[in-house]
This record gives sequence, C-alpha cells and structure tokens, in this order.
Amino acid sequence: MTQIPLNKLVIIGVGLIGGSFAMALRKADAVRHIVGVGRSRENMQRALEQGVIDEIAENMASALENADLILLAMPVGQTEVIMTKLAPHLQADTIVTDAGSTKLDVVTAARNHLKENLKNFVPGHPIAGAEQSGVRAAQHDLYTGKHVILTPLKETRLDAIEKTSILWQACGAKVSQMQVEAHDEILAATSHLPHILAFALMHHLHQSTDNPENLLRFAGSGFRDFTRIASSSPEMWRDICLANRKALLKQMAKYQDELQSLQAILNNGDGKALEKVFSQAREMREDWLKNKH
Ligand SMILES: NC(=O)c1ccc[n+]([C@@H]2O[C@H](COP(=O)([O-])OP(=O)(O)OC[C@H]3O[C@@H](n4cnc5c(N)ncnc54)[C@H](O)[C@@H]3O)[C@@H](O)[C@H]2O)c1
Ligand SMILES: O=C(O)C(=O)C[C@]1(C(=O)O)C=C[C@@H](O)C=C1
Repeated sequence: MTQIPLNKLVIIGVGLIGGSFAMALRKADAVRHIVGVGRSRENMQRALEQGVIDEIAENMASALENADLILLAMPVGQTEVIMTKLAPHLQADTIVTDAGSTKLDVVTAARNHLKENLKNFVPGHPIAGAEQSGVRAAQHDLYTGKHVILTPLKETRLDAIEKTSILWQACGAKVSQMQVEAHDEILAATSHLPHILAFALMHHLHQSTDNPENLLRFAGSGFRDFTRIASSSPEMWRDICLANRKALLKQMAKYQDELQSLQAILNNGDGKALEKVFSQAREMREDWLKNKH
C-alpha cells in the first residue's frame, strides 16, 4: 500500500483557495485529516458540512499539534497576525506554506516571526482562482493544469520544498520556482494591474451616472469579460494592492503613459498608429493563448 503523504493538514482561512486545496488533496487520497482555522463561524460550519474539513479548530495550539503541513490561505493582510499566533505552537518538523498573491510581505512576516522554524517555510502562490470567494466557491479541480509558483528562501529545507511541490502536483498543478522580487514584479503586471483596472472602470462608471441600471442595460459580453474580476473580494484585493504597491504603482504609471499615448493618437485622428497599437496588442495576446502551457 502506498503511503498517504499527509496525516494532518491545517488550513488557516478555509475559503476558495484553502478549501480547494483541501478538496483536491482529499480527492487525490493525499491526506487523512483536515483541520480548519477560520474567522467566520458560519463559513467554518459550511466547510465542515461540505466535507471540506474534518474538524473546526478549537484553538491554535490544538490545531497545530502533530500537524504535517499548514497552509495559510487567508487575505495577505492577515499574515503578520496569524504568524504571531501560530509561531509559539509550531512543531520542529511541521511545514508551513501559503497561497498569498504577494510574496515579499509574506516572506518578511515569516522572517519576523518564524525564527528557527523559518527553514520549514515554503512561500507559494497558485495562479488559479476566481472572482468568487468563500468555501462555497471551492472546487476540487481548481488547480488542475494551473501553475503554482514557489519562492523558497535560502533557509528553506529542500525536503519541505519537495513535499510542498508533490502536494500541489497531487492537486493537478504545475510547480515552478522563482525569486520573491521577480514574482511580485511579474504578478503586478499580469494580475494586480488588471484587477485594479477592472475595479477602476466599474468605479468610474458608478461615479459617472445617477442611473447605473440605464447605463448598463445594454452592456454586452465584452463588458462582462473585461469586468468579471471587479466582482472579486474587496478585502483580498485591498490587501494585495497595498502589499505590492511599489510594483503596482510602477505598472500603473506605465499604463497611464500608454493611455496618454493613445489619447494623442486619437486626438490626431491617426488611424494608422491606432491600428498598429491594436495589432501589436492582439499579436501578443494570440501568442500567449497559443503558447499557454
Ligand atoms: N481568489 C483568488 O483568485 C486567489 C488566487 C490565488 C491566491 N489567492 C490568495 O489566497 C488567499 C485566500 O484567497 P481566497 O480567494 O481563498 O479568499 P476567501 O475570501 O475565499 O477565503 C479567505 C478565508 O480566510 C478567512 N480569514 C480571514 N481572516 C482570517 C484570520 N485572521 N484567521 C483565519 N481565517 C481568516 C476568511 O473568513 C475566508 O474564509 C489570499 O491570500 C489571496 O491573495 C487568491
Ligand atoms: O481568475 C480570477 O478571477 C483571478 O483573478 C485569479 C488570479 C489572477 O489570475 O489574477 C487572481 C489572483 C491570484 O493571486 C491568482 C490568480
């Protein structure tokens, strides 16, 4: 009989991401017992009833006792407080990993709080998700075929990285490694900027009309595609934008330059220049779709 990789898994923040990790590992027969640590009693009760977790933690000490692996899957703004709470109860061989969308802030919190257990910390980020949140939205196949980026520290134990990779692979994901700073720069461009643009567009429309129903009555699928991610959790995106604000502000400044350049082209009625920009943009997107793996 093959050995089950995890005897006890602890999920802190049993929402879309933590819940989906639990469901995927259970489906893969990779875990025996799952304990959830939560903020809202209602969400935790639902997680228990859905069979996503086996137990709601009474307190951090009992939750962490004999844990093989802890996944932090709450909004990144909660990382400091959670690390402060879990650090005193960590056992020497428990792996701690996370799913946060930003990495420098999370790694800094780990350096501040995990002390001798820093070697057990494997920072991670699944590039998979949705605009819905809460355990109700969790799915066992959320990570199938998706990338997971690990940003291990120089102190991280190799076997902890290996184990975390194996677990994400058991969820169906493709695991890569990256430097923390590179991660935050890249994700500012491909995830954080698009989200802030989608929120900004909806907010701009909200501010620009007294009659939103009338304005949006004939909005079509293009509008739906562009604004889907503006339905995402405001709390989660507040935390991400603040945590990665340096890289995000750089992207926003460049994006404003792009808009200004398009404004000038339009002012000049320069159809040739407009078509050139659109062609380059389309080509890049088509190549990405073709090569996506
Ligand atoms: N949603 C996405 O698309 C996506 C993708 C990749 C990574 N992430 C990251 O994963 C994490 C979770 O995102 P999500 O989409 O699952 O959010 P979510 O809102 O669905 O779940 C987060 C859960 O954490 C709980 N929580 C909040 N504060 C807590 C605390 N102090 N202690 C314990 N539980 C607490 C909330 O009650 C909620 O159930 C975030 O850090 C986010 O940046 C999200
Ligand atoms: O599909 C979505 O709704 C997402 O926003 C997922 C998405 C993204 O692609 O930007 C959001 C945040 C993450 O940290 C990773 C993935």
